[in-house]
Amino acid sequence: MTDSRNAADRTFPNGFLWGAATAAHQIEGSPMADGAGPSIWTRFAHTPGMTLNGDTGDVACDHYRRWKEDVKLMKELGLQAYRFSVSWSRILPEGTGRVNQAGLDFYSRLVDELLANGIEPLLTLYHWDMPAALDDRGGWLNRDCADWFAEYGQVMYRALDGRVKKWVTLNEPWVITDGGYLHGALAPGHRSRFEAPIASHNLMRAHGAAVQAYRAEGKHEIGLVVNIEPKYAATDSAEDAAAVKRAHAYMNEQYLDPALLGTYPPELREIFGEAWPEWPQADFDLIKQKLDFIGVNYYTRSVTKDAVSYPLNTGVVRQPSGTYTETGWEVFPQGLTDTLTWVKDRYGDIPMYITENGAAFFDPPVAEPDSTGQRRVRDPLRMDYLQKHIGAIHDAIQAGCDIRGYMVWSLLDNLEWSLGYSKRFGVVHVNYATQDRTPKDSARWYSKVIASNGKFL
Ligand SMILES: OC[C@@H]1[C@@H](O)[C@H](O)[C@@H](O)c2[nH]c(CCc3ccccc3)c[n+]21
Repeated sequence: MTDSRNAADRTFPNGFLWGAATAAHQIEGSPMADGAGPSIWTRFAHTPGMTLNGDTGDVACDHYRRWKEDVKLMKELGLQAYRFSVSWSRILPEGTGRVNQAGLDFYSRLVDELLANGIEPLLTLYHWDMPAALDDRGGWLNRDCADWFAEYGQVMYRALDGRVKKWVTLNEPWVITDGGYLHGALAPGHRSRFEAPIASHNLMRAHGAAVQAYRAEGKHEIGLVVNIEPKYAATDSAEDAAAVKRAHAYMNEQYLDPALLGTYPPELREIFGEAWPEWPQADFDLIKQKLDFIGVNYYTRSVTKDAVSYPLNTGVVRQPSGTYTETGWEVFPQGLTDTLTWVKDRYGDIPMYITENGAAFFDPPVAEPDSTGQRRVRDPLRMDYLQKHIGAIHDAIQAGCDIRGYMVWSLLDNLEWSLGYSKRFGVVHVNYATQDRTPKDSARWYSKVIASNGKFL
């Protein structure tokens, strides 16, 4: 575990924010409690064949009921911050109009408990669980979604701004679009190269509208969270270089360019052809709003080659000497340093948080007691992954990137969307049969990293 570099060099800037991240549908359970309306994930997971083993978010980690115990656990681990998402359909069961006060009260209580325990909340407005009632009206394909989302944001800003000082509009518009509208692996499960660009563009319009609404109400910070996966050419051929440009434009530039530059990369028209609409300048004016930070979710890289594939005509080359996680992602910490310096070089010196980073490795379904009688989960591969990636962030800071914090994905083992409960990303183990929580070795190690502001690395 020791790193070749001097441990003293690994101290992070004063005030660096160490935390953990989750998302509503993945941990809360009780999706319809206290007047909540169904979301597209309630609907999708209950559609036969859509998730592994038919797993749903009906119980998940039962966080909706165990939230106080979970905040106590965060405190014991020494977390300074906690990134979570709000389930839109708890707040507005029909998506717009009537507010469900009981839903708002749940998040208000959670925020107060976090603050009482010295933990800063980072609130994500949208982490994939659109109210089903809005999907029935076209969802992200309906241009009215910008107004719907701004209305929801305004309800939350008025209720929580001041107690919540770091807001996120969307979590990963790329995944929402690629998974939900192009390949269909995620809710709402559409498969259309014509719908994907429309959903993607409307998501960014909604982001812009929600930021505009925040500027009218809010007094603190708001940003956008994107997943960035750096692309490396498999060979030095011109074909692979072109494939890298397509893949990079599609996954990485497609969201930060409109948000920060007010334009789309030209490769998107090449990729989507007739399916790529012409957008009015007014849309770009709405999308491009001043942001206080960018959240970067980083997990892996992809070594990319020219190939026949839909719609990118690219392929990913597995690395024979690589280490891979349970989700088939190569462990490549250098890719995080490269990602952070790329953001700085392309978009300027915008503050960044690593809003997600972590790995699924096999953990047993039950945490067994060790010789001391305490339940224990040994997860050396996850510890190694985290240590190397936190080190990679330090390298980016040394290279001049303004990185403000790190949220490990995830606090708890949880519902990995279509993969159900088969992948465990938590630094805290969840026994789904008993709902017992057991900090894994990685959590104990992370606590020391936080207490030493990185020096323990
Ligand atoms: O897959 C682990 C986590 C999810 O549990 C989070 O909800 C989501 O924000 C998130 N994003 C990514 C990286 C982007 C990605 C997601 C799904 C599939 C492939 C890539 C990994 N994760």
